[in-house]
Amino acid sequence: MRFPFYFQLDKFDCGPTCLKMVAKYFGRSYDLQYLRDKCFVTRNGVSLLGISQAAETLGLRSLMVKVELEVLIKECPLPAILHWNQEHFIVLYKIRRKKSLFYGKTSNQFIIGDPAFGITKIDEETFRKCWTASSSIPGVALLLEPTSNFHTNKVMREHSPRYVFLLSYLRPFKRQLWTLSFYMILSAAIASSFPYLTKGVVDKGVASKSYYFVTLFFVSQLFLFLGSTVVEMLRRWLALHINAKVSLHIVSDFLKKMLRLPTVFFDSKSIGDITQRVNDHHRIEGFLSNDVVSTFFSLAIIMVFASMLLLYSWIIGVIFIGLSLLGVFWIFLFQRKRRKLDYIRFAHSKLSQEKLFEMISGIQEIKLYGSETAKRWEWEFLHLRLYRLNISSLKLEQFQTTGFMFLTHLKNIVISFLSAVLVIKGEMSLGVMLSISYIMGQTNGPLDQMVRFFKSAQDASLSLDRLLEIHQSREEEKEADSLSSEVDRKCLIGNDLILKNVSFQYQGPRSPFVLKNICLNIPTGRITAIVGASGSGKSTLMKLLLGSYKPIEGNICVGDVNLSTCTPGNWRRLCGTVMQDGFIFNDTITRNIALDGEEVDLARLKMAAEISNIEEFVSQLPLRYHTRIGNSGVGLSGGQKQRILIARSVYKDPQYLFLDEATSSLDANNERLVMSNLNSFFKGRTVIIIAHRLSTVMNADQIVVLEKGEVAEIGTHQLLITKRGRYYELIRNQLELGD
Ligand SMILES: Nc1ncnc2c1ncn2[C@@H]1O[C@H](COP(=O)(O)OP(=O)(O)OP(=O)(O)O)[C@@H](O)[C@H]1O
Repeated sequence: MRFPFYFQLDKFDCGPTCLKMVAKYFGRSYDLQYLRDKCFVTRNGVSLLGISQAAETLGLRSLMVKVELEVLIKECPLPAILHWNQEHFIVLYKIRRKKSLFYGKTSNQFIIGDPAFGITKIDEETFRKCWTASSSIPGVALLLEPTSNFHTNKVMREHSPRYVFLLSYLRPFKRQLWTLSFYMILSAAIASSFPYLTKGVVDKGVASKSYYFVTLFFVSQLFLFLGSTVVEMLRRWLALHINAKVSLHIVSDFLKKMLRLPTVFFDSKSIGDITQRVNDHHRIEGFLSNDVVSTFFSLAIIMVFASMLLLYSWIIGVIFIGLSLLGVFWIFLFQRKRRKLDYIRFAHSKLSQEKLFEMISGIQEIKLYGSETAKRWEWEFLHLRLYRLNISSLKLEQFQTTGFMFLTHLKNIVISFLSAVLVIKGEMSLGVMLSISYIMGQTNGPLDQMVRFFKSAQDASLSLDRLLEIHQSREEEKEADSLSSEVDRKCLIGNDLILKNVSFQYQGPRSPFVLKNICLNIPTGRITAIVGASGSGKSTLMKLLLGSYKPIEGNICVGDVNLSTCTPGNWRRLCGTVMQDGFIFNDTITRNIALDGEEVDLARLKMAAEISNIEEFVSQLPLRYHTRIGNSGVGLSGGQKQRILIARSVYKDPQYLFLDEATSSLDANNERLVMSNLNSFFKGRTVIIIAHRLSTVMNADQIVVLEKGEVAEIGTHQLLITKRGRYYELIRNQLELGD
């Protein structure tokens, strides 16, 4: 029996991919993105509970059990999803009893579908090791059985086949493709005339010793050759042009799409997952440059030559077709194994890239804690595995190629021998024999091209799946209704921000609520400070207000307009932000402040620099505002970085200003100065400040105290101090009020 199998597209995709396999096993195909949404995949992966809930929505009865291996073997229905190596999920399809040939002993063999490796058979000992941490501890399994709803539920269709997606990119090149097809037919016609000419030279020219014929044949061959060279050159040039354009369109569409995806999408992806998608383009480019059109051309040439061989001698034709098909079959015989190895290799190179990235960005900590050797070993260990995988891949490739070459040579030898025999028997002319050997010489290239094409198509298929996933993800902007930006702007300016029973959780229905039932009025043109202990949900609240996440329950409104009905881009255009993890780009100071990409407004830049008090340190830099900062530029202190971020938000001249610990790294003098400048800038704007320092929040018009995701207190500094509640507790040390 064949067990359905799918590779996981990303590091955290094993759960939904297992569910996809089980659903397919029971006869239904589901789109992976749909299952991902149902399972609530996050950056920490997915829980068995999440998979169980998703399975129930598909109409599968699910039962989570913790059982010993013996119970699993005897009593549990299969397939089941198992928790594997304490960090992964796999599908257990079947358990077979196997008798050992030598000792007559019986043992169990487990057939599993591991979304990171493929369908594998493993022995009991390995199974036990991976499933249960030790023999005394039971393993965790999710048992799944279809209910009557499973077959009647509306199926979320799998997305359109990946190659349809590529074809959509070829559509704009219709005219060029027709020209290309014309060149192809012309090339094929010229190519097929050469064997006839060869036959003619020998049978008509040489046999009748006619100089006239021989010259005529050779002159026409020369002209045909020139013609075919020109056509071939044009064909290749056109194909190159189409390929380059298509690759460019795919890459630019990918980046365009990725920048439009909501923050939640990136929450469930690691850096490696994203960079892998960029690498995927190289594979698709490879596939395209292996030239889809050339492959059709090769196929056409092979078919024309095969028909000619059949016409010359049916037996030679049959041998040619038979051995060529055998060669292609030989290549296909190893494709599954090749695909598996390739997938694992690709996943490992992603891991090694991730590790390297981590090592470079964490170099300071590595040095400070002396973990250079440990970190190097981790990376070397990964590389060693990658090296082994590369060797296995190369071995397989060699085996594949050698077998194919053997069959090609065998075909040439057998056909040459047969045609020689037919000539001796007088059943074939010498001209036909030479014509056949010309054909044999000409078909090797196209056959090789086709094989290369199949291989790169296989490499590209998984990459295309991953790319399709991005292309089919819901965009942030499209989620909103079609309010025009002008209407948006009018409605959003000069109104209070109102939170009505807002609740939020990051990781699906069973995860803890980070914000609970928040009811809050943030008055327009006033300063609202949010304080609370670390982890109380302040930054989360800010991200919700900025539209990076949507509330799970309740609404956030600007006046009468529900924020979820506005285009997020339009809303954010009105907001200036300084986030805790604000990013400094590898660019000049000016370009780091004026991020909008438009011409720099010098008056606004000057104002922003004055308010954020960066003038002094910028004046000491060699190129002043044109000095490059960021990773490859001049290093900045934490305080300087924060001031650049403040300047960025001021330069934007926003209606709403969100500051999350914006001055936490500044020294007391600088903070006082910047806050006093900002206080004048705040006039007429709605400001939301998150801060731990009393000096930053005490002048706010209202202070909101968050505790464990709930609003504990609201009021002014004076009011809350006299109340001696949570706020007082929070800032007691800073006030030095004692008890
Ligand atoms: N992307 C995320 N995915 C899952 N959980 C998250 C995520 N971001 C934050 N959390 C969790 O949400 C809770 C609130 O975090 P948040 O950053 O809002 O707190 P905070 O009050 O701003 O803390 P701090 O003062 O330390 O910045 C924390 O328990 C945190 O672990």
